[in-house]
Amino acid sequence: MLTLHQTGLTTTPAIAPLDGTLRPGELLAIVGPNGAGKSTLLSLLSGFRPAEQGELHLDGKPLREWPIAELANRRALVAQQELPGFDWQTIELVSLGSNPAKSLVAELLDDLDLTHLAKRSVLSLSGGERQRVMIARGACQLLSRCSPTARDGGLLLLDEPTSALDIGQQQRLMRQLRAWAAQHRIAIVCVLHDLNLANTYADQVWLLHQGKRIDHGLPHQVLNPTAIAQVYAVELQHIEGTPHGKPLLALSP
Ligand SMILES: Nc1ncnc2c1ncn2[C@@H]1O[C@H](COP(=O)(O)OP(=O)(O)OP(=O)(O)O)[C@@H](O)[C@H]1O
Repeated sequence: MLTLHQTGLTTTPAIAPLDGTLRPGELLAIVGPNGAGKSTLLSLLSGFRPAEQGELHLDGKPLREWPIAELANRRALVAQQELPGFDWQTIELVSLGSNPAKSLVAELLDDLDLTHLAKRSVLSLSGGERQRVMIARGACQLLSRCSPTARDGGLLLLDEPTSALDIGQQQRLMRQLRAWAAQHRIAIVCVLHDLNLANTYADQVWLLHQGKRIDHGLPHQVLNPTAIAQVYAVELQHIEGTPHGKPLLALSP
């Protein structure tokens, strides 16, 4: 469980203090325009930028008090457009640093439609394939390093995980994230530009603007067309009557 008590950053790029809770099994989407502070907030939640205001707890303990090795068992960050530093094979890169069971790696490759690329050099992969490899690696870090009980409470942070994926892979990934969250009780935070993905798959949404969280709550409440049109300076159409009951936001021509 991740808990924020007036947590913030005062030095540039700053994040205004915010409260919040993310429980095991939940998926939080962070949305907002370019430059709103989403990646900065993700580095705060991951501990790469220590909180300069308030408190940030992971599983009941301040994040900064977790020993590095234990923290690596409990939280993984997949940054935007991460590049592999070396010419690994896919299967090697997914396993790197976490010494996972072969069965777990096989499962993760299958989960992200990477099995056929297991022996390929990651430098030869397309952008979307490579993005799925980096996500599999982040999941492997969390799921391999501890017993199933210690997994409870793990935190997976993903910066724009769908940015290079086609719509089929976007759906597969978002469904897979929900499945990992439910099955392994991990909490997942995704920075998303696609508001319809946030609306469809997230349990809660935080809307950022100019380094401040200006709204948070259930997706359909936060992603209302009036607020979104204003914050993003965009003209929108709101499409009701979808089969899953969640309205879609579309750009006006
Ligand atoms: N080291 C830095 N020094 C000064 N300003 C910075 C620094 N790093 C980021 N910024 C600025 O802080 C703001 C927030 O950046 P951040 O990367 O968190 O935005 P974002 O919401 O993730 O944007 P995007 O959607 O474009 O990825 C931006 O205006 C950015 O230019």
